[in-house]
Amino acid sequence: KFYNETVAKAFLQFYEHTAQVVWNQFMDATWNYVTNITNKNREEMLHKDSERSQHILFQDPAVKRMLSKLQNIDKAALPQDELEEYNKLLAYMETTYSMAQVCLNEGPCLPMEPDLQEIMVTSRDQKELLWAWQGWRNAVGHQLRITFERYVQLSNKAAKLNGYKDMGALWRSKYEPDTLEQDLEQLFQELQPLYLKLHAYVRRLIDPREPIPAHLLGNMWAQSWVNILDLVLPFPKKPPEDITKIMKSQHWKPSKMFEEADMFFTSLGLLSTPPNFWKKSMMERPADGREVECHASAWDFYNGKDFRIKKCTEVTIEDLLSIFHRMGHIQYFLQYKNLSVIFRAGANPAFEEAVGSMITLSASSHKHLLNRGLLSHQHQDSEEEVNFLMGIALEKIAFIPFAYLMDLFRWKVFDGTIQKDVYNQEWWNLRLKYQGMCPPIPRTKDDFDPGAKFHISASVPYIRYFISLVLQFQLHEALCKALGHMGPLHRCVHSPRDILKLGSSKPWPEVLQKITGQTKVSTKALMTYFKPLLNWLVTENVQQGEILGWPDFSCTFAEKD
Ligand SMILES: O=C(CCC(O)(O)[C@H](Cc1ccccc1)NC(=O)c1ccccc1)N[C@@H](Cc1ccccc1)C(=O)O
Ligand SMILES: [Zn+2]
Repeated sequence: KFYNETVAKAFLQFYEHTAQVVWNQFMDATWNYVTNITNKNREEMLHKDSERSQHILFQDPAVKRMLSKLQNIDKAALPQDELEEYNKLLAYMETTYSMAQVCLNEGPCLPMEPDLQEIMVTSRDQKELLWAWQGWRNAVGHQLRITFERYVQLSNKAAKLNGYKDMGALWRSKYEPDTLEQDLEQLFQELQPLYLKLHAYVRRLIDPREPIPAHLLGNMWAQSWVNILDLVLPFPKKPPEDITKIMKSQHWKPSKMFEEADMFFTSLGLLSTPPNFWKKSMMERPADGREVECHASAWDFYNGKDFRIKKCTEVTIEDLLSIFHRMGHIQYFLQYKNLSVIFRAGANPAFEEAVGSMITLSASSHKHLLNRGLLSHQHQDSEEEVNFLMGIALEKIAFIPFAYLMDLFRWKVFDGTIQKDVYNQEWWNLRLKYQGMCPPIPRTKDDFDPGAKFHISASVPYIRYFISLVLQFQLHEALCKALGHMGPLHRCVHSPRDILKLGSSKPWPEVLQKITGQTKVSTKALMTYFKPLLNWLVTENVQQGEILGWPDFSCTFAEKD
């Protein structure tokens, strides 16, 4: 026993050192690729990935169990030739997404960021919105449908080689308790009434047809409706100040936006970003015409000193707040950088996402924005408060069903409930059932609309954002209480320091209990946060005689030709 213990410890020391080198080289090669998409860089990345996979393979089941934390062992279990095929199709899907553009008849071709996003956010012309919405799905979805089928096969094969029945089961295993699916359904049932009230209210102002056409909500995937706040403001005579306009008038630059976030983190007693971060991050789309992957991400280079963010930043309040989200990932890296490589991850993926989002909740509080000169007038009366909460609700409550259905869809694809000839039909069945959305035009069997969302083309699980949505309010409330904050939650500013130090070295229910005293994720704090708005919504919907939901409605689809 003792001997094994010593050997295991010595082995882990050896592993620790070599892992840092292999992982650092892999991260460098991947960074070089996503910030300069060329064939040479892709080949180099794939080569480093297979080196990393080689390094992870073990025969001894004991060691394998000990190191099962290494989330990327999943695809490494594939035979060499299939691993290479898998990596090639992953790179193809992600590159197709990142390079896709929609071309005007005789004019330029527009990429997603910033151009198509800008149209979805600002245009109020339904024809233009439809052009961008349909063009994007033709440019991405159509190309990925066939590749996605092969991706599902190889993913499931890799999962089975790791002892899971399919890749969905492997993804869910990151959240220890195996009651995850029931727990999530319970959370959704608790949250759905909020969504129905918001949906009924927004529908009346945007398009009174029962399910809402999916291109009218100010976002390419209708996942967040914050950009149509001006169309649905409860008290239009008291519009919130346009912070984007204020930022532009104050000549904010992307680097200042990152400095602003860094200052906020240090003001909460958190760690500041090291020099490498400022030297090596990509904060804007490069002006030298390089092809880059614009979907934002945070990077840990596993050497304790190199941490970066890649983002094609625009000077808007939405991008400023999403920088807080990204810096939350960096903060987690900084706080756990002295842990062993194996434990350099969040307590679970939802904690990783929740940290940045909960700090954003503090940063978007009126109080903070006020003392940063981004707002002018002092107090908020109760009507302005409802307007403010509506803004937050359009981002967070609208997001609930989307964040839930994204992996409901993929779990069913992985477990075979959804077969490949009905991917798109089943996607829209879920979009109707959970979001009350319909496509603005009939879809055909050549379409693959789920592929038009980054996380599906980049094989990034999504349930983490659903759990994070609930978790961020629960943690926010706990930290505000710990600060002795009285009064409404949306006015509180707090710091999550002691969550972060633990990394993934402790089971996440323990981390949750340490902060909140509870061992289960609970929607109570979210309900409390939005209470004033929900009271207003109920009154409003009753007065308008609004019926909630979209009973037995079906979207018009092209007949299955
Ligand atoms: O995708 C993101 C933000 C990007 C990220 O920070 O979650 C990023 C996603 C990503 C990108 C490339 C590879 C893998 C994941 N995650 C990270 O950068 C990350 C996550 C965990 C550890 C280290 C970095 N947000 C989601 C959901 C969301 C979150 C917050 C507000 C609104 C919407 C979305 O936009 O649909
Ligand atoms: Zn994130």
